[in-house]
Amino acid sequence: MNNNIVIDIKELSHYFGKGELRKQILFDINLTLKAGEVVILKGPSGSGKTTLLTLMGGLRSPQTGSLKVLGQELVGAKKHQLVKIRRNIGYIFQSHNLLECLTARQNVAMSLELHSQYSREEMKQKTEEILEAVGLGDRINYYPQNLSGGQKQRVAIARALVSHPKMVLADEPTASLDSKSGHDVVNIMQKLAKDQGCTILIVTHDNRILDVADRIVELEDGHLKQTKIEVS
Ligand SMILES: Nc1ncnc2c1ncn2[C@@H]1O[C@H](COP(=O)(O)OP(=O)(O)OP(=O)(O)O)[C@@H](O)[C@H]1O
Repeated sequence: MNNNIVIDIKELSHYFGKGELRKQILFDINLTLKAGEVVILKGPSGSGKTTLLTLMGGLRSPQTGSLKVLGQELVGAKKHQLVKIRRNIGYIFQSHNLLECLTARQNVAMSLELHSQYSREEMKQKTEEILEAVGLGDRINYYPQNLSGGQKQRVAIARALVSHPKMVLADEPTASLDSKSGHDVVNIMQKLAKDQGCTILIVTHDNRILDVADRIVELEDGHLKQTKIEVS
C-alpha cells in the first residue's frame, strides 16, 4: 500500500432498495484522500454525502467498484474486517452523541477503553491532555447538560481524536452551532488533525467553514463533480 493514501475509491456505485424500488444513489465515484489532508465534501441535500461517508467509515457495506481504506478493500469485506477498520477512524456527527450520564472525561475515556493497550494512568493523562487541547481543561468533570452546544461538540472532537485515529469522518459537525462556535470547532479539529497527521473528511452544507479545507469536493445527484476547488 502507498502509505500516503488513506482512502482510495474507484468506480464506486451504491444502490438502495430492491426490485422495482431499487434506486442508484452514487454513480462511479473516484476519490483519493491523502494522509493529513482536510477535505470538505459538499453538495445539495439528498446528493449522497452521508451515504458516501458511511461507506468510507465501514458503517455500511459497499456493493460495487473498489473502496480501499488504509489499504484494506471494503468491497466484499467480511463484517469483522469492517469492525477492524473502524478502530482506525474517529467519527463526529451533527448531534454530538455524548452519553448524558457520563462526564466529559468519561465520555472521552470510553473511546480509549476500546484500545486496551493503555493503563489507567495513561488513559487519565491522555483524556486530560486532549480536553485541554480543545479548550475544556476547566470542564473535565462537567456533564453534557451543563455544557453549551459548542462545548459538547468539542468533547465529541476530543473523543474522536484521543486515540490518534488515522482518519476522522465528520458529518455536519457545525449544523447545530452558531457561526462563531462552528468556526471554533472546525479550527480545533483542523489543528489537532494537522498535529497528529490525521486525515479529515467533513460533510457540510455550511459555507462558513470552507476555509479550513485543503480541498473541496462536491457531490451532485450522486455524481462527484470533476472540478475540484483547490483552497489556497
Ligand atoms: N437507508 C436508505 N434507504 C433508502 N434510501 C436511502 C437510505 N439512506 C438514504 N437514502 C436516500 O439516498 C439519497 C442520498 O441520501 P444521503 O443521506 O446520502 O444524502 P445527503 O447528501 O447526505 O443529504 P443531506 O444533506 O440532506 O443529509 C436520498 O435520496 C435518500 O433519501
